[in-house]
Amino acid sequence: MSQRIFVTGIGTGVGKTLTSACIVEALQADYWKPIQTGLLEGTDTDTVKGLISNPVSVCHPEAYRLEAPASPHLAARLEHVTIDVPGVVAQVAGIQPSARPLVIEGAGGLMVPLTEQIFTIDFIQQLDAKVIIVAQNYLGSINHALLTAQVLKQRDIPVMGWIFSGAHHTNEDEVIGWSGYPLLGRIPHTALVNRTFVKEQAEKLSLR
Ligand SMILES: Nc1ncnc2c1ncn2[C@@H]1O[C@H](COP(=O)(O)OP(=O)(O)OP(=O)(O)O)[C@@H](O)[C@H]1O
Ligand SMILES: C[C@H](N)[C@H](N)CCCCCC(=O)O
Ligand SMILES: [Mg+2]
Repeated sequence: MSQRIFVTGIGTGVGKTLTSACIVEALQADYWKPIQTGLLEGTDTDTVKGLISNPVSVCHPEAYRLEAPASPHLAARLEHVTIDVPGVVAQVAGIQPSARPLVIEGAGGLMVPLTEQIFTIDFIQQLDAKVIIVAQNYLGSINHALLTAQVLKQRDIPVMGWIFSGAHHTNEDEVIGWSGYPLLGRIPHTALVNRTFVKEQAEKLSLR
């Protein structure tokens, strides 16, 4: 089985999609956002497609596309849909026949429910994926980052490390120190999110 990397965040809107594009570019990986909510905001898959330059990466279609800009279980409930998590897990084998790694992006953070019973963290375990955590610095982010790390440790889920998104801040050293997970890189704030930026940032990540 080629490598599966699940990109989670300490919350929503912390830069997982831009970071995923940089990881995809760095590893010449494929990309999959299995459950997309908030379709009117545009999809993460289209964003990643527009940001990568290498010709080999494949962005796979979502398993669920839900309109409400909400947690997947709530968006699904509004559309009278039940997300079939074992079905989504089974799909991954079908979409990963290549030798390229697969970067899988979640919606929001680890404790986001996918159904009334299943959280994102349960899904990660079923996928047998390694995790990269995207963090951003804001007042309260140490707590969100260390809660994220704690839950991953309790479940014994392999974690590759942290990628920090936005301007550098001393909070990062606290998060790295307390969690014990390594720093894989930083994606600085930019006025222009484009292919050139993603290519430049991809070269600076330490993912191997
Ligand atoms: N380094 C950056 N510089 C400038 N803008 C950024 C940067 N990182 C993220 N953004 C912007 O911040 C917003 C939120 O980021 P993003 O969509 O990557 O969050 P996310 O963690 O993927 O959220 P979701 O849980 O919805 O998937 C986007 O408009 C994105 O373009
Ligand atoms: C629509 C939005 N952009 C995200 N895709 C969904 C994030 C769900 C977060 C749920 C929560 O933690 O309250
Ligand atoms: Mg995203």
